[in-house]
Amino acid sequence: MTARIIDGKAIAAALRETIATRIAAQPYRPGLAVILVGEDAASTVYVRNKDRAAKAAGLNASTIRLPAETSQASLLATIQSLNDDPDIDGILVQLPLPPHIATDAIIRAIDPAKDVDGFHPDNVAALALGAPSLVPCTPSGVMHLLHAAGTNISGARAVVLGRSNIVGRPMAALLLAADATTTIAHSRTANLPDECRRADILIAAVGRANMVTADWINPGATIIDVGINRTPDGTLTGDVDFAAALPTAGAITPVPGGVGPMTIACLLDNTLLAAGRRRGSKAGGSSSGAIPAMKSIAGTFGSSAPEPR
Ligand SMILES: Nc1nc(=O)c2c([nH]1)NC[C@@H]1CN(c3ccc(C(=O)N[C@@H](CCC(=O)O)C(=O)O)cc3)C=[N+]21
Repeated sequence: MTARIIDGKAIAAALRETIATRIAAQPYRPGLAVILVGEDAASTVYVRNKDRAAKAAGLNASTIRLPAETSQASLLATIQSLNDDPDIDGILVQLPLPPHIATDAIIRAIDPAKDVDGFHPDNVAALALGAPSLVPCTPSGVMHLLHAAGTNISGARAVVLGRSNIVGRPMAALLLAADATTTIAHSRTANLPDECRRADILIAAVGRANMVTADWINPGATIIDVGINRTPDGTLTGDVDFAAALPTAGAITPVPGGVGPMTIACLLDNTLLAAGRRRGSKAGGSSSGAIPAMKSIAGTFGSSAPEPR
C-alpha cells in the first residue's frame, strides 16, 4: 500500500476561493494588519505570502514593517492604534520578536476580538474550555486537512508530537473537542516511537527534520506534518521522513505544500470571522469560522466566513 498524499496546496486554494466569495458578498472590506519587527529572512517571506493571499482574497491588508530596534513601548503604541482603528478587524504580530521585546506583553495588548492568531489568553482560555473563539491558524488548518482527507476523528487515537503554545497545545484541544482520544507527546515522553505507533492520527510539530521514521508509524495512519525545517542544502523538509513513511501511512501531508498553505488560508478565514462579529454581520458569530473546526466531525467544515447577507 502507498499513502494518499493530502494536497494542502489545493485544499488551501479551494478554501481561499470560498473565503474570497464570502468577502465579496460583504458590504465592507475586512481589514488585516500584519506587523513585522526586524528582517528575519523566513518571517519576511511568510509575511509577504500572507499579504499577497490576503489581498487576492479581497481583504484590505497592510503590512507594517518596523525596525529591529523598535522599543516594546513603541510596538505597544502601534498595537493600540490598530485596536482603536475601526477599519482594522485582524491584527497579527509576526513571531518571533527580537529578544528585547516581551512577546507575552505584546500578545496581551492585542484586542482579543482582533486576535486573528488566537494567541491572546482570552482566546486560549476559550479554546481550552471547549468554546473556541478565534483559533490559532495552524491547528485550524490541520483540522481542515483531516476533514478534507476524510479521516475519522471521533474515537480515533490522536498523538500530537510537540507542546508549543502555537501548535501542539491548541492542536490537542481541537482534537479533543472533536472527540479524539488525544495524547500530547514531547521530548520527555518515554518510548516516543511506541507512543506514536499507537496513533491513528499523528500530528508532528516538533521542528526536527525527519525525526519521525517509518517504524514510528501505525500502518494506515493519517500523518500531518507541521514541521518546516530548512536543511543545510537549503531544501525544506518536515518532521516526518516522507519517503520512508509513504509505504506505511494511510494518508500524509507533504512539506512544502501541506500545512503551510492552510495556515495562511485560516488566517484569512479568521479575519473574515472577526470582521463579521465586530461589524455585526448576522451570521458572523457563532455559526462560522474556526468553530466549525470543532463541529467538523458532525457536519460541514467549510469556511468560517459569515454568510452573505
Ligand atoms: N504571529 C505569527 N503567526 C503565524 O502564523 C506565524 C508566525 N507568527 N511566525 C512564523 C510561523 C510560520 N508560518 C507559516 C505560514 C505559512 C507557511 C507556508 O506557506 N509554507 C509553504 C512553503 C513556504 C516556503 O517555501 O518557505 C509550504 O509549506 O508549502 C509556512 C509557515 C506562520 N507563522
